[in-house]
Amino acid sequence: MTRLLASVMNVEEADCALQGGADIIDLKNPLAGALGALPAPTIQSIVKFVQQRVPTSATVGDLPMQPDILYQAVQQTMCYGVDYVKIGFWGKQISLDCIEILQPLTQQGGKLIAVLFADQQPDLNSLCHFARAGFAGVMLDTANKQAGNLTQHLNQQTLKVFIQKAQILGLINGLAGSIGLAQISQLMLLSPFYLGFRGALCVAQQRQSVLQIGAVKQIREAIHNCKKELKVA
Ligand SMILES: O=C[C@H](O)COP(=O)(O)O
Repeated sequence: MTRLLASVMNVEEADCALQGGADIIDLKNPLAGALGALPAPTIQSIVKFVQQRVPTSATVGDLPMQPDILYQAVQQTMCYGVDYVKIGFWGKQISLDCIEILQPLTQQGGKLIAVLFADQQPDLNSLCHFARAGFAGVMLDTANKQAGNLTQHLNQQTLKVFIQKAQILGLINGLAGSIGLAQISQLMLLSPFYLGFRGALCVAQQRQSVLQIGAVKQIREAIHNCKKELKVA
């Protein structure tokens, strides 16, 4: 069952996302980059508003691949009460030091999601390292939001390998990166755990503008229709 993850930047947008039928509320500041972090009080107020009706996740920001900086940011974000913390692993070669330093946090119960970037051709052999360090999941997104969507950077076969590897390793898996209605049927064939959206849910499809209930409903309906079709087939 593929879920709809909606990235929101405040309580009003979280309300719209829930009304529109989002399954996961992702807390992110699109004005501050691909994985821009929201201020602590905003995260806390959204978590309080959602009241565990659906799972929440939050991004730690577009941080450099420096183990100590990542550790601090993840530890801090875990304290805000979100269910999952999303961390960007930038570049083609994934830093083992950055994965390993986070292992104590997964052992303390932190549910971490590693975000790899499709437009940076990440090494998919790294997935086993995330699993070994106790990460809860992995997802693909795009770093440069001006340079095309997920499917323009990685072909269907590569996306399939990503999802299958994650599933074999027992990792939650997600696909995102400027995707919208046009990509849903193709991506649903891969049965990801979730599809993630921001731009497609906003006014004029601009991820830095305001999220709209109608757009969330449309995306949700498209995912549900695909589920039905796949069942029939
Ligand atoms: O986690 C999902 C992202 O927020 C997707 O953002 P986007 O659809 O604007 O690329």
